[in-house]
Amino acid sequence: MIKIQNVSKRFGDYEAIKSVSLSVNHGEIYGVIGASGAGKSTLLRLMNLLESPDHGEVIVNDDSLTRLKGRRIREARQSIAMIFQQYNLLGNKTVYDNVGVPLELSKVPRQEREDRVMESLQFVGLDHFKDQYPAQLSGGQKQRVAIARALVNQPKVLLCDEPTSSLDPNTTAEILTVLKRINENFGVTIVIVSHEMEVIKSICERVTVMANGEVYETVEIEPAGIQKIDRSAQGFVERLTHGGDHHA
Ligand SMILES: Nc1ncnc2c1ncn2[C@@H]1O[C@H](COP(=O)(O)OP(=O)(O)OP(=O)(O)O)[C@@H](O)[C@H]1O
Repeated sequence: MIKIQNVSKRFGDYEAIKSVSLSVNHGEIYGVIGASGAGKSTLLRLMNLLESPDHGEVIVNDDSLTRLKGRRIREARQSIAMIFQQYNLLGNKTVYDNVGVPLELSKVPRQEREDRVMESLQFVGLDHFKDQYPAQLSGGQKQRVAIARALVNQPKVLLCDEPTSSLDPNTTAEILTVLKRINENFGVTIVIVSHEMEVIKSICERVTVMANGEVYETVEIEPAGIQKIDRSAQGFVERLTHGGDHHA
């Protein structure tokens, strides 16, 4: 469960997030969509305090991240994993070592580390690539390694920042299938930021449309609800995406 309550964030004079409130249910796959500069990534980064808010409260899994301090905040943040558009793998480490990084940081003993890394790699179907380096992999494979790394600490929440935006449609579908399996098999709550309505529609239960640092609307995506999105939100999103309604 994630609760964002009246959260604001400024970068200098620019107000990137303007008193935003939203709530993601436990076990939900939730989308955030909007044009470039709408504040989607900033909102996502506020959910694990990669950005700290100027005002408001961020609650994840019943912990108020904005109130916790020291060790307690580090523990709370360990249950929140993140993946990125550009994968953020370490080029000088093998696939195996990349996936093991979070376990090394949290000082998990070697044998347990080995088991968990291999389990994670098997889950994304890349155990036989364990000795390769990121440069030897395709974009989809790199994202699957990043997903294995995100899973290795058994997170409750997975934040995805444009996870398929550098991938072709087939690879996009593969990655979305992996995310769906993570949600179904482990009950992980997933938040996906994307500018692609097709991605959001294919996997999310609800979507928040952001515009100019604010929530424009939040709608449900169910078989019967897709029409509602088509009428109310998608036109708006397309206008934003193609109309350059950006603050700059
Ligand atoms: N660290 C930062 N310093 C200064 N300005 C920032 C910083 N991070 C984001 N911004 C600005 O805040 C606004 C929102 O950025 P954000 O990345 O959240 O938007 P977005 O909707 O994710 O867009 P995109 O899809 O282009 O990434 C943008 O105008 C951006 O330039």
